[in-house]
Amino acid sequence: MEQAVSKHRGNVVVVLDFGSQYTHLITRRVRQLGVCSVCLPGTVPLPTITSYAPSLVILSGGPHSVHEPGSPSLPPSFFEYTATHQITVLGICYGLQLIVKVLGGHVKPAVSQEYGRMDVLPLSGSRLFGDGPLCTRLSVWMSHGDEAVKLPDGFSIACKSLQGGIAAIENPSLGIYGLQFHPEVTHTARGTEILKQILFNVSEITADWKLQDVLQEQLEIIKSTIGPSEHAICALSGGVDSTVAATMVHKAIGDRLHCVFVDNGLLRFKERERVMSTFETDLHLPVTCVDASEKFLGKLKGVTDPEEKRKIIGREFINAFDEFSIEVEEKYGSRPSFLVQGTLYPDVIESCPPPGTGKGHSHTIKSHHNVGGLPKEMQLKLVEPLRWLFKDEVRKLGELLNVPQGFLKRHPFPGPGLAVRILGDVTQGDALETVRQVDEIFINSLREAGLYDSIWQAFAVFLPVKTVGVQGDRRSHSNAVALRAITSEDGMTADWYQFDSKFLAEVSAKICNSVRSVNRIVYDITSKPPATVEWE
Ligand SMILES: Nc1ncnc2c1ncn2[C@@H]1O[C@H](COP(=O)(O)OP(=O)(O)OP(=O)(O)O)[C@@H](O)[C@H]1O
Repeated sequence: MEQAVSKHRGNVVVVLDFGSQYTHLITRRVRQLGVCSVCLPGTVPLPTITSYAPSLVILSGGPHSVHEPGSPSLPPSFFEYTATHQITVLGICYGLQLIVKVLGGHVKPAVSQEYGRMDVLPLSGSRLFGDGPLCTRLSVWMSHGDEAVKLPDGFSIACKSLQGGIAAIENPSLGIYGLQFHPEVTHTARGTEILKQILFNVSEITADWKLQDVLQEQLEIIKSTIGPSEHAICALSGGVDSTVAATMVHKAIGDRLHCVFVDNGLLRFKERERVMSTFETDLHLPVTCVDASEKFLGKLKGVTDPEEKRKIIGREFINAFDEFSIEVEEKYGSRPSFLVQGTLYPDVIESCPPPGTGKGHSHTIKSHHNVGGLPKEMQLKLVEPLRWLFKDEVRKLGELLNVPQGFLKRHPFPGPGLAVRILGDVTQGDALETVRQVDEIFINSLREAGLYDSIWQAFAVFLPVKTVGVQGDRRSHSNAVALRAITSEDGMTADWYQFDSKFLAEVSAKICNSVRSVNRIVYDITSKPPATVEWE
């Protein structure tokens, strides 16, 4: 899939990741401004960078100090390459400090660490900020412990903090720039304008990254990868990613794509009927529904450990996919050789940790993505047409493919399903039925209140605790359930949603009045981090 980007004939911005928690945001922001951008671990060799023929290389921030022994640096001859090919370089925080150190300036630990919102003043006449609207006092987000104290030859200060520290540097004749703050985070008031200035004025890049072109490129790649006669299978979850991936592959190879939807007994209220009808009626996708609920629930009986639950579910999914693949072989006389997956860019980034994190570059997708790892003995080659895209881009691609809006806006739902929303044994009492009913009431209430689309994900969690209450004038000893609703830009971080209390009171009353097994509702007010989105 690397072809997808190297095939992009327009401008490419390479972001070298030195471990900042904001690196993926830089890539997203650049794409939102209509320019193709890829994120690579900061220590990749020079040929990897040059293979993308970038117009601009951004060096991200990071938790290290350039003085630390072994701190990540740039590949040899990096600046010779950028100078020869007239490629602009922008360093952000650690990136700025690397530029200064590598080119012979001096960086030292700051007297006082600058962290949080700060005001900075661009100097007039700089190439970075121009003399227009950005040449004014700016409120920016800083987070650094080191500072540049002596600039390399040929560099000048483009912006100062109010305390007099260096906030931006530049060497326009070499095309090298540095910001000591983060333009990619929303806390930097005019961050997008600063990025626009760097892309379109300083680097003179044109905005030529259009999802319509990405779609065409991907369709060609899928066709040539799968070839004229091979078959592919795709496991559909009813979620946005696998659906958009399957729709694309179906467009490319038609009915040589065979999709399977597994009812694992852990689906939401009427999920199977709803999802199957959308696949068939709206998307015209060839999907086989496999009912494996008894197998899944049988294996999960009595299991309380979350990891163990996930492993069992992963194994059962693989068995189901395996059986499906054999069925396809029997029917079409040829074993499918490709597996279509809805892997997204954040999954790819997360599985290639930046240097210095102590984790190796695994280059494998986090195991949750394919619900428990790939069935090795199936020896399927992967087709991942969304591997370069963020969720918002996948939704837009879905629109181009006429996937119904209602489907594209569905909240994400975890592969292990309700198993991670029932704490402890999934088969305990009427836990599954309870959580289904509560979830349905909660989600319908969100839709009625017009809140569904402003929330990233909302759901109910079954808590294995009985609490004392009064229902229908009688003392009750029933279950507590938790409700969770979060907002997020891309699922990597999240905030809990602040409902007004009237809404919460009404939902709570509706649930306790109609679900007999529940007499207490609690609302989860934790963000991610420290919590995760799901409870298990
Ligand atoms: N019930 C299911 N039947 C068949 N395949 C499934 C099912 N649930 C999950 N999968 C497969 O496992 C993958 C990972 O599931 P998960 O829900 O964690 O992924 P996701 O990244 O949210 O993707 P999606 O938006 O497609 O659900 C899915 O993309 C799909 O291929």
